[in-house]
Amino acid sequence: MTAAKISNYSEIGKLNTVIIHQPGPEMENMTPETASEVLYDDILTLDLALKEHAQLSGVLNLVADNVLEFSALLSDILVDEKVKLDLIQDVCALHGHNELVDDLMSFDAKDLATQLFQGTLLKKNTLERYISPSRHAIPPLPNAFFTRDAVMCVYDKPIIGSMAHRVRLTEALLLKSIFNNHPNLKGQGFHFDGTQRKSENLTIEGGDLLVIRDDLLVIGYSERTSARAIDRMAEKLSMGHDNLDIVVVELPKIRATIHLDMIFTMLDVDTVMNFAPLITGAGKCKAFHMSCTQGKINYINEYSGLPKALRLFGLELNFVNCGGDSPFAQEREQWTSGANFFTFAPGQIIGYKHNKATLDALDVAGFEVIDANDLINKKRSLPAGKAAVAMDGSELSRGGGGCRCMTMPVHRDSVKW
Ligand SMILES: NC(=O)NCCC[C@H](N)C(=O)O
Repeated sequence: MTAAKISNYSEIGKLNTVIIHQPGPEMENMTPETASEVLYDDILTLDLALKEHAQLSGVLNLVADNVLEFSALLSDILVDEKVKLDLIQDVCALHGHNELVDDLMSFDAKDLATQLFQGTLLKKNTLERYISPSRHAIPPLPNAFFTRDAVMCVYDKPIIGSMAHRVRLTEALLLKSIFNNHPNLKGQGFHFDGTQRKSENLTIEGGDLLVIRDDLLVIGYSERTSARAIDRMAEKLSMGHDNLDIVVVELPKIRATIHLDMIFTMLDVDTVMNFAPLITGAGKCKAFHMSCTQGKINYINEYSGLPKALRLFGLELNFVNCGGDSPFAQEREQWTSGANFFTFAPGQIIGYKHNKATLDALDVAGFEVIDANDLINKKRSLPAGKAAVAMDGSELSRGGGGCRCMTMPVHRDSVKW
């Protein structure tokens, strides 16, 4: 572990520490009818998803020192009886099932971690429970492999997510306890703890928050992240800073664009991936610039789009188009998480192989496209320059996200701009 446990000042600095989660039985704990309740568009096959996810962890293990697994972090902290009791009480209270505290306390740390991911069935021992349509008292967490969303490491501290949908609230509680108690992560405090929110109108998820530089954030105002939450972040994150600029992108509140990182990710100091219709095209999303100082918003200006707003801060960007130049391919590949790249060093990225037109566009932009398996099997090595690692992900993407969504960077090197 490096000295500061949490240090994340960009989207692109060389990755040192990252949190991921290998999906478990929770991924199949749904029927076609209940899939939408847990924010899935369809049911997925765990075996296929696991093979794909192994490529993500294989590549990350080659490029980062510490690839931390969410469930392992959880079982580490659950060894402490007080931490275990507090967390079980919080989870049971959240779901209104305090009667399960003793049952859950009887699990050992590792089994309890598994249980918390896969959900706890409702005991059908009263008429009310017997006739209840729910199968679970504590719902499963099929979205937990999208580790990006329920915690955000911003600069030197995490923000604990204030999740827009009830089915993701448990993830935030688990991650809060990890960041409070795990020896490799604890001690730097929180900017904000979304599990303590006072209003349901204050929601923020990590897919909407991009840390561009130490003085600049880009945040999606979306189905998942509210204007009130962005105001709160402006106050909290600018405390102790003479200048923090926040550019807000107003996203359409539709399934294809739940988070900003589904249409915009940063690939290098001067290059971004984007879904052109909403970022550079005629129907581009409106952007707002919030200038902040020491916990106060100085002023807010409106811009016709994100590129124009970012130019204010000296960012003259090259825009690589998700789906290339064809509007048809752009729409298809954005839906299958084609814009959602994870950058593990400046100009070195990982994304899904099935988005062929996007990979072609990256090739044209100077990225060497490398198959994840070739890298893992040592048939190829990473070039020193720009590289796009392509992994299988057609099953994972049906869960609604891509490589940025599946990674929570905790520590990166600083960037030479
Ligand atoms: N950052 C992201 O875009 N994460 C993907 C989340 C997908 C998940 N099924 C959800 O709807 O929350």
